[in-house]
Amino acid sequence: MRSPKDFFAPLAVGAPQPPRQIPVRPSRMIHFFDPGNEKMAAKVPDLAKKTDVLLGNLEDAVRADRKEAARAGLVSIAKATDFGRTQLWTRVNSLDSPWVLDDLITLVTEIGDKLDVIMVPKVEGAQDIHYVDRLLAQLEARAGLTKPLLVHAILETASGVANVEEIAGASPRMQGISLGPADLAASRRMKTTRVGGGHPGYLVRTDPIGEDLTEGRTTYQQDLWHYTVARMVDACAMNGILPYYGPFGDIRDVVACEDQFRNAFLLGCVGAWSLHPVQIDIAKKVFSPSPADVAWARRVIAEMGDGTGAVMIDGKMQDDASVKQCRVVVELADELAATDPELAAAYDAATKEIQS
Ligand SMILES: CC(C)(COP(=O)(O)OP(=O)(O)OC[C@H]1O[C@@H](n2cnc3c(N)ncnc32)[C@H](O)[C@@H]1OP(=O)(O)O)[C@@H](O)C(=O)NCCC(=O)NCCSC(=O)C[C@](C)(O)C(=O)O
Ligand SMILES: [Mg+2]
Repeated sequence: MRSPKDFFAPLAVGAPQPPRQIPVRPSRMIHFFDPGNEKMAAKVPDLAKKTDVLLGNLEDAVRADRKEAARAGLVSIAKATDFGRTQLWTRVNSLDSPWVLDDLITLVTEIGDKLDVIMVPKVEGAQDIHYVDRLLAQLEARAGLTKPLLVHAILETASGVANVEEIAGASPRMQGISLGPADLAASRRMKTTRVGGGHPGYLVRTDPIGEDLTEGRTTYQQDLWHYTVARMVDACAMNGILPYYGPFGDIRDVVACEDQFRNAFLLGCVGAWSLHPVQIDIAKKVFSPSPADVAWARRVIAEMGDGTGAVMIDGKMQDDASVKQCRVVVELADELAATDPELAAAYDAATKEIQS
């Protein structure tokens, strides 16, 4: 581990100063596209107008014989596109693959000034982040970059979950962590065959009513990802970085996708991945606090004055801790409203209504 005094020092001569704070920018959906797929690439300029983050994916879901095409595609898309306020991220190939070194060298030197975040898959421990950290510093220096690239880890190995706290704090570049449920399930030898979401077999059942063990016993499906998401959220929060739910593979099931995203939102995640255009609006809706919640939170903050003591509002006790929760909701709402006039208007209308 680096000495605390050296933690924020650049890891290569000429590399930019690593960040002390992760910039707060909307990232409700990280929209994946394959930059080597012409149809998807053609949609990027339009998608840039409606997504918080666009991610050019080079890893899984890109065929082995299309890796170079995806990398080259991302370079030309990044150079040709005006992304406006939308962030451009990439997911490079895994550190044990034959492609990752060229991914990093090419992307940082060619389009390092356009990229915000590099997502690193299958991170096992802090050592993987340290490797990428030093390499990025060397490449940033070579490219003459003035803004440091940030790093995002995917939590998709049993070892990664066991080491999630040290991964989250491994470098000042760490921007966030996403759940990778498919690889994680395989790594853990779980017996599921899905990409995220629930499973009808993972359930609890009410007690039997009499001798009959089959009649009248309701079952409740449980969330396979609760433990991992909660642990990831804590690891991120304690290190000042951002947690994300990952992919929901059943594109057709927009209802369960919304549920899974909302569970993650309520537990503390700031966004999720969208794999198909249909999932963009789901993430936007779920990861923006509802106008009613924002109005309520603003009211609690106003009535709590200096934020100490206890008051009763509509039969509910509010105190120092509940006002802190309300501030979390209002801060997020204000950040999102600053770039989304429609959302700002909805929040103000709900606030006026609750006041009248
Ligand atoms: C699911 C697929 C195959 C369905 O693709 P499709 O073409 O069959 O779907 P469609 O409904 O027919 O598509 C309609 C139109 O939308 C386009 N389109 C479709 N998707 C996109 C997109 N994402 N971005 C931009 N455009 C898109 C598509 O090209 C088509 O264009 P057209 O109208 O001109 O013909 C396709 O959506 C896709 O490939 N999505 C991305 C998949 C991906 O990135 N997977 C990797 C992330 S998940 C993962 O890695 C796991 C993890 C974390 O590692 C771990 O848990 O371990
Ligand atoms: Mg994966």
